[in-house]
Amino acid sequence: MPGRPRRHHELNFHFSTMAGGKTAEILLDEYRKRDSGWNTIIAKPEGDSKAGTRIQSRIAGGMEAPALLIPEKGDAGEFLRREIANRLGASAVWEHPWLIYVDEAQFLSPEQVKQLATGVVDADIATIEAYGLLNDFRGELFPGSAALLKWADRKIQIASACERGGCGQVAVVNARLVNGIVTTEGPQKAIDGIEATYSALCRSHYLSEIT
Ligand SMILES: Nc1ncnc2c1ncn2[C@@H]1O[C@H](COP(=O)(O)OP(=O)(O)O)[C@@H](O)[C@H]1O
Ligand SMILES: Cc1cn([C@H]2C[C@H](O)[C@@H](COP(=O)(O)O)O2)c(=O)[nH]c1=O
Repeated sequence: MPGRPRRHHELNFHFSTMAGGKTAEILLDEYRKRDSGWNTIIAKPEGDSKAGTRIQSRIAGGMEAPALLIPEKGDAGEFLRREIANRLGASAVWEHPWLIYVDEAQFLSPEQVKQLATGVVDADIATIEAYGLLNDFRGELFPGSAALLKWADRKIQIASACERGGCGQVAVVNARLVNGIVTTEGPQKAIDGIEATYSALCRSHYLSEIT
């Protein structure tokens, strides 16, 4: 894409347990950046079926915004480069920097994370702020999150409290509940509110509730 100024772009990974305020932060930050002249895109992996083609926070009864779906197959970097080229054809300008937010980034594959790092950030196209979970309901890293820990320029924790009443410890595991009981059985992916329910728990509560 000729004619654009060179910038120093970054890939940043913001992580928290569930309901840590990740989507809320994207919505607030994207509004501020767009308002001050940045070209912004909100995207998420198409594997996240919650809220369809939108991202949705629990805050304020479901604050939300439209999101571009990153296809499961194909080169994620090329997909976003093409999207920016299309938007440049319409109204956007290179003088204003590009910023891409990716929500639910734990559902990216490791290959997609690398494609975004090399094909978008290192290609001087845009900064990417990826938001997601570190670990699944068993406490294991999601493969996409492991790749983000490997490749991201900055790793930023959004700490949140254990959901058990009065606990106050930092939540470290997203426990999956079946009939209110913590389970360690099942597939890694199960969408909240559709296929499963979850509680963000501190280490002690998680370990004491595993059956
Ligand atoms: N600015 C805020 N005002 C009120 N609640 C907030 C704020 N930021 C985060 N929260 C908390 O975060 C939750 C929203 O989480 P959400 O954006 O859905 O998180 P995530 O995307 O990490 O799952 C709310 O339920 C609330 O407890
Ligand atoms: C722990 C865990 C979570 N998921 C799913 C459940 C939700 O749909 C998303 C996380 O959403 P949030 O915006 O961070 O609340 O991930 C999963 O599929 N598997 C898991 O182990």
